[in-house]
Amino acid sequence: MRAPPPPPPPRPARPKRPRPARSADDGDDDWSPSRCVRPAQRRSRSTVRRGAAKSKFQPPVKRTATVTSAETAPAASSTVSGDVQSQERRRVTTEEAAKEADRSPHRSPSPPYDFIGFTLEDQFKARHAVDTKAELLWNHIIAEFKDLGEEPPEREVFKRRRNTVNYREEEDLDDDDYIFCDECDREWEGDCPVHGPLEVVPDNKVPFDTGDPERDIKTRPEFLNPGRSKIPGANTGIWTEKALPARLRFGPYEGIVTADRRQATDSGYSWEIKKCRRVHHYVNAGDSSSSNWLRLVNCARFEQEQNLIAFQYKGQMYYRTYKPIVKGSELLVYYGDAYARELNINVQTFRKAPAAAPPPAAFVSGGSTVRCVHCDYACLGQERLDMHVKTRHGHIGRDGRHKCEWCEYSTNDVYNLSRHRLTHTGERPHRCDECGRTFTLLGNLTRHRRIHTGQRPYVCDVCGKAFTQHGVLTRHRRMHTGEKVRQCEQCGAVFNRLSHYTKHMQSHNGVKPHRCQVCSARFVERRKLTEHVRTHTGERPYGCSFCPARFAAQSNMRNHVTARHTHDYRHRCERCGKGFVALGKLRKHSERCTVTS
Ligand SMILES: C[S@@+](CC[C@H](N)C(=O)[O-])C[C@H]1O[C@@H](n2cnc3c(N)ncnc32)[C@H](O)[C@@H]1O
Repeated sequence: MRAPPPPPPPRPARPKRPRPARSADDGDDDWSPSRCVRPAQRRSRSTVRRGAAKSKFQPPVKRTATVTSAETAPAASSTVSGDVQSQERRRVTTEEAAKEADRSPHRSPSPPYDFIGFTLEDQFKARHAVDTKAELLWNHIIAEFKDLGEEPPEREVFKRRRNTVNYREEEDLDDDDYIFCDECDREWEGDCPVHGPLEVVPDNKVPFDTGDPERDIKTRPEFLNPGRSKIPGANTGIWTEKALPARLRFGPYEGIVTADRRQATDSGYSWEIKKCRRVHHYVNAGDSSSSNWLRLVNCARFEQEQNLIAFQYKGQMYYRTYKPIVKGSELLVYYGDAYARELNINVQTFRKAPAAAPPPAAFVSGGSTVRCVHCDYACLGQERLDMHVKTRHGHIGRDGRHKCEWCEYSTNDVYNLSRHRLTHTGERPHRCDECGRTFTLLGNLTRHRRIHTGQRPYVCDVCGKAFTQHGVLTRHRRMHTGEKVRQCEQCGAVFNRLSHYTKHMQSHNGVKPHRCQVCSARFVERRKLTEHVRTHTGERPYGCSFCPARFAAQSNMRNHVTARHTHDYRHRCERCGKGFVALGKLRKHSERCTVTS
């Protein structure tokens, strides 16, 4: 039995980076690029979510304890005077340090100044941190040379600007001044000096503040597409249509910056941004018009599934590929344990083989409600579910001649493949000229057009009533035959449509699987959610064919047409003949109607 959906999840907690206690030899007390590294065990929690990949390359670790901070240098110097061996050792280490310092300007600056999202203040601080460390090193070198009674080398070898302003030095560097290098298996201050910076994949540029609800999707790089997530119930996800290498950087994650925890938590689309290990603010991507595509990346359910790592750098969240990703994969990141739990992900077994983690092929929920594991479809009865799986997911495991490049779909019919591709691209090429509504399939548009043209090709042979769709006629006929598809055991209500019965049962069970991403309101039916979302977007796709009125819901448009124009009421009072569009209204009227026939 499936538990009811969890309450709106809180923000994806930023994966925690466990910081070991400072040990004697891991301080920031000396500097060269190779020294800005943190030991491998400081790998962030988020990176752990991809397993214990061993580093292929161990970058230079601390070479010597003789290049020290300003505080420790004099002490070191005083203890070695008169000792030739120590002096020799010091000379070597000092030379090494000088070489190291000399080399350092040629390495990637730390952090790189062209890093997207850098503020001028960030750049300023970063330069000063670098300069301070060079200054400390230089002072120490001079002390070492003086100690040996020799002339120190020209300061020019450092080729660095002198530090001219008073500023807070390396203590200023926050946790998010570091970037984890998956190759080195350790963090570096800024870019990895060995493997270089991550390759920045810029978003497609889309202006802010235009209120475009599709802004998020439009910002995606061209090789990424939205599509139904492979994770049941996760709705939209992001898929790559080409193979991606490791070390790509996406982002930053865009959204509304807020310090309001509740607001951030409610949306379910917020990352915490930390400063000094405390939550400083949130980036809330709940509103698609002020966010980018990163908001659509879902949470991996188990380690093998994860292919992106989220990381904070300079106050912004980014996603990076940490391993090659095959084309046709869904991009999946790990949101952090807290959020994962909310999504019913077993954080203990996260690292186990995928077979252990995903749910069974279909499982029974709420008594006789069964759910499809491939999508968020739910219905009553296994028979109906089997039909759904056959029609919607029948391709799974099939070895058709024409294969989808983005998922496991295959078919022998090339037309089916082109139809299927639309589910990845989100393309809806067929547009209604009347109301602008778009459709993936021409057949759906043809059916839809009948709303505007009034064409009703399916006629009931008993009462002559005509319908736009064959399925609707079939259901209508049940009124004449008295056939009831289902009866609710709890309240006795009868239904001539199985889907109505399913929804009715869901309302008894309190199951509201469809949640509004903007305001978190929940709905039993997806259709109701779609209509509700239009209250946010202002969209009114249904136009009356008699007057200029437009509606967010098709049922409202139909009711309007009946009540204002055709007076072709479905329900009429048997006593006074008054017509009603809703049965409930007729019932209420009947209680009061005093007309005697
Ligand atoms: C940041 S959004 C991701 C985009 C979302 N799928 C959409 O269609 O807008 C987070 C939401 O996606 C869904 N989601 C993401 N990962 C999931 C998972 N592993 N299992 C179930 N739902 C998931 C949950 O509804 C979650 O609240």
